[in-house]
Amino acid sequence: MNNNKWIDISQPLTNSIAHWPEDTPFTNQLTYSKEQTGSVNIGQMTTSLHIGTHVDAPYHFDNKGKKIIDMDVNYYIGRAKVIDVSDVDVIDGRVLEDFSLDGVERLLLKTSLKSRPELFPEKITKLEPEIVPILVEKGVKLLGVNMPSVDPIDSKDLLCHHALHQHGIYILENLVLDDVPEGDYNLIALPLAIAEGDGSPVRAVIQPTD
Ligand SMILES: Nc1ccccc1C(=O)C[C@H](N)C(=O)O
Ligand SMILES: [Zn+2]
Ligand SMILES: [Zn+2]
Repeated sequence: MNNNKWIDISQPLTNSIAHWPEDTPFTNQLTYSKEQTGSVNIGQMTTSLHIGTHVDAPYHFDNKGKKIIDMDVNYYIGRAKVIDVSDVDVIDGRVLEDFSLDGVERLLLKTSLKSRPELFPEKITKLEPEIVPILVEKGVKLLGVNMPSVDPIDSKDLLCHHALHQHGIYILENLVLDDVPEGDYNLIALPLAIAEGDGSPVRAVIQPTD
């Protein structure tokens, strides 16, 4: 570790944060005020587990898949590389050729989507499932994106989710990378220990390494 400061790359969970169409919105409110309890304010929240910056458990798209509590926390902590792919609408094997990804364990893709946490995007950059075997070959074990999904918004077959899962690559979505330059970082993006969770919001932070 060095003296570089950690940077928050998470969407703030406000009552106006966007949620997946038809899914449960996020709300946080005070249930009991300090005046009522005589000692403390106590909040409550309701939310989809796929809110803001979050990780997917395989159970999200595979009935037999692991739930959040069974995910290996080591995947969510460690060296990560941010690459800028904001100049393309489709990320295929060709696009990845321009970057040196040897030995990259966690890859964070900075696509052209600007972070607007209160707006659910209509269209996002397409990831081609063909990139998954390339990531596997490089040694990637976590893929992070600054979009709500690693598949097209209207996708039902979720080809990238399934391909990543088949190869044991963990998924991190809705990162805020607008002000993050390409480069090498340490990453911490831990899910809550939600026993039966199919996903979990995370507080994602990175620290430049040099
Ligand atoms: N919450 C949803 C509601 C309806 C349909 C999809 C979703 C998703 O969460 C899919 C997305 N690929 C995700 O993993 O976050
Ligand atoms: Zn999700
Ligand atoms: Zn997902």
